[in-house]
Amino acid sequence: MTQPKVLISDKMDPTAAAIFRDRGIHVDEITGKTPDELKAIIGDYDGLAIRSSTKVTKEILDAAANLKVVGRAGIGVDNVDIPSATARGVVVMNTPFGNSITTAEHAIALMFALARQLPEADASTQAGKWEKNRFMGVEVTGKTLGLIGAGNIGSIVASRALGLRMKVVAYDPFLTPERAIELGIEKVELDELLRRADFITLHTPLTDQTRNILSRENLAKAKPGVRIVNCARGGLIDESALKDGLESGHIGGAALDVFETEPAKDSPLFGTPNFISTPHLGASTNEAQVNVAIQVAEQMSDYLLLGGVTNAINMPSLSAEEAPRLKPYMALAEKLGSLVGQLSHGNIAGLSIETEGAAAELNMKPITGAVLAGFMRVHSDTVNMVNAPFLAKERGLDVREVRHDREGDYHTLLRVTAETKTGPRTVAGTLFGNSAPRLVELFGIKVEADLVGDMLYVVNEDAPGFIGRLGTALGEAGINIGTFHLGRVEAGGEAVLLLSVDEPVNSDVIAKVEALPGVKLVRALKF
Ligand SMILES: NC(=O)c1ccc[n+]([C@@H]2O[C@H](COP(=O)([O-])OP(=O)(O)OC[C@H]3O[C@@H](n4cnc5c(N)ncnc54)[C@H](O)[C@@H]3O)[C@@H](O)[C@H]2O)c1
Ligand SMILES: O=C(O)[C@H](O)COP(=O)(O)O
Repeated sequence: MTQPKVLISDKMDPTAAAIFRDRGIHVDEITGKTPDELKAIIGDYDGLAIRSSTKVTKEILDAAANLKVVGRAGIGVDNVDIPSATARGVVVMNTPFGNSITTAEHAIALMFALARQLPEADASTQAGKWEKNRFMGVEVTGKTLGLIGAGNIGSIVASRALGLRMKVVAYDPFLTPERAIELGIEKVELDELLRRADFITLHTPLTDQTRNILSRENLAKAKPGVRIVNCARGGLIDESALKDGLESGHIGGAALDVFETEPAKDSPLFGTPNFISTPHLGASTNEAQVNVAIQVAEQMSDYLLLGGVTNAINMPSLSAEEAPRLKPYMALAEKLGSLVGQLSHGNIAGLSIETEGAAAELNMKPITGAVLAGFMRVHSDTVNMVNAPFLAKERGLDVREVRHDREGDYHTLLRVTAETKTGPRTVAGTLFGNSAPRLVELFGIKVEADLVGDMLYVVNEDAPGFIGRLGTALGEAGINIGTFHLGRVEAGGEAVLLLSVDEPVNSDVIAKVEALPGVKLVRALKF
């Protein structure tokens, strides 16, 4: 295996680079590049480690010929074009918990800053004004905090706010009543939250549903004097309506850590009364940065070196411990998927993937991903385990997974059945010595073959002399046979031959074999 290369393109705690080096990965730290500069160098790298500054656009991904993984040292992945990454087979992972406490603490800090006008009081005092009567604050004790979004960060904010003796109400369509009880908060609809909350804090991702959630209309519904904190994402609040609300006094204060356009260097909000801002500092503590740096470097190294997948946005998880055990199964799965794909002429409406014996105890998602990758790679070189399930869905392929507790003839078995217009067609394989993939069933006929390199698949009428004629035809074409596998249902019936050959079989040779008496079908295969 060649040494993988990772680029760290945003400012990151040095622990990340140290971990990559310790694990034998070459790492370059090149920050502050323009998109064109990044495009020019990204082709060299297998991994890209980022925070929120680097924009991983389709253009960058298109230039990233070797890229296998993008690791976000943080939570939000809105700076990564996930559909394009998935289409290119690039895993995108984040570190969903490493900076949550720190960000929740920043939200609480901003809430207090608003309640006591700390930035203005500080500026005035340091200007020698001593304006004791100007800065009249509010207590937070007994006030109602409205959380929009009660996920990881929202629930930490809730626990801190409850500790401050606030009442917490939350609007989050995915918050279950049980979880709300567990958190000690009240689940409400957005209108009720707006009506009741003295402070509002936002903790949702930016999606089509959350964009502009605090719109002009919703801000108008808020309780007069409400104070608003946003440490989640710019775009959740209508910034121009917020400015109008602050100027009219309907909104008592607003603290933004995040802006619609970042870096926000000339926001119209600057200078508005009771407005406080920080430059996207939510995750900026030593503790959080060390946490996310360690997590992202370990996760990316696990993927590049062992195939382990943790916290991926576009792929199911596969622990670094499971990965070595699953590796031979994934090789078998890919070969079976490829065999079905090469022999199916694209007429397949669905695939059923079954595991039996030891295989039935394994995490099936990566096995399914590998079957689909093998199946679809026949039509596209860029398919891999990451994008295969998405492409299968896009093509309307019906994929079923079945686990059988029973053990059959083999201690472990993987079976792939293609639903074709003429009925189901099944191939099955096992692992010899728990590591070597072997085909053991081909469309109802028992065979035993290693699917490797160039192969020739022949269906013929079982009759004396056929094998000799086939050998002669291949010999005359200068094709050496490596291995020879034969199977049949009954003597004199239909037989299949699977040959490994030392060089690819071209269409002229295929035509010659097709012309041999008793031959029904010939296909050149490649594994
Ligand atoms: N300022 C910073 O530096 C900083 C740091 C860390 C995270 N963040 C951002 O904070 C946000 C929240 O992070 P998290 O870790 O809590 O995420 P999370 O996924 O754990 O929680 C998000 C919550 O939002 C809820 N939600 C989704 N759609 C909603 C909708 N339409 N209305 C109401 N609620 C909805 C979800 O159900 C979920 O509970 C993310 O956008 C993240 O990028 C910012
Ligand atoms: O989503 C996140 O994790 C935060 O926005 C932090 O972003 P940062 O890593 O650029 O500070």
